[in-house]
Amino acid sequence: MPDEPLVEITGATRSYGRGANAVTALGPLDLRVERGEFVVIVGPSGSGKSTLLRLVAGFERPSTGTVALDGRAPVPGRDVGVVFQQPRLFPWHSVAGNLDAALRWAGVPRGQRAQRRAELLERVGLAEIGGRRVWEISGGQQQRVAIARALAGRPGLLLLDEPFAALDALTRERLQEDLRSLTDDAEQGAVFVTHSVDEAVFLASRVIVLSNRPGRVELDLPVPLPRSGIPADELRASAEFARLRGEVSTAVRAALQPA
Ligand SMILES: Nc1ncnc2c1ncn2[C@@H]1O[C@H](COP(=O)(O)OP(=O)(O)OP(=O)(O)O)[C@@H](O)[C@H]1O
Repeated sequence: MPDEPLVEITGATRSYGRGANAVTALGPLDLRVERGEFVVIVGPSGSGKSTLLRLVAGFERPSTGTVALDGRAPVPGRDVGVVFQQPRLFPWHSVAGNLDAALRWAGVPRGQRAQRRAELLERVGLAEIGGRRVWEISGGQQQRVAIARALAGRPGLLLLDEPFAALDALTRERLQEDLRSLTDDAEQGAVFVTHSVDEAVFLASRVIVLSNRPGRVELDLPVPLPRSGIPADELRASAEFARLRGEVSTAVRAALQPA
């Protein structure tokens, strides 16, 4: 259905444990993500950000409420591309070998894999190093491979859980810039989790701030910054960027208050 939202979360909660040990990690939460949106989730530690991504990926089911992807329950491992904080690559494969494995898993016919692999390497800026082993490349390059792997099946939705948190500041900014242009696709959506307010404002078309556990929507803020035609440094230094950063920071501080 073309009018169906990409992601539709309705009254969803997620609890863990039983009886006196039960913990409600998330919700109740209502959230829609449309095609072409880049939604960044920010919130205190333990507010359920990773739980939310696991629900959308279909790795877990909500305890109450519903989570739908294109109008139906997500199928784990098939419907979305996922990038974690650690790249989680196959260490015994080359860069290209890791992408081949992903293309195979995505069901791409053997005869098309070499071309698709070359396209993916080009898109993430690794065309020169496809033959290298995973341990021969930097952490930032490994994360680029992880992003290419997530894109292998041409998913309608990318989920990224603090993918740049372990990188140095310069590499992190560079990857943010590349991810921003990589995901400028009107048909694809992305949900990205971070603790960094700057990263959130830079990447997002919309920022969601979650409250302290159990996470609920504290702020839902559109980010109307231009996505092209302005150098990244200028964008980060702009008054509008500072205004948005201030608004998100205020909500994050409010979210730290006990529920
Ligand atoms: N499998 C599980 N079993 C029990 N409790 C869990 C489980 N997964 C998450 N939790 C609890 O749910 C809450 C939310 O966890 P989650 O990892 O989603 O938060 P987060 O916002 O991603 O945290 P952080 O920013 O620290 O990564 C936490 O209190 C956590 O301990």
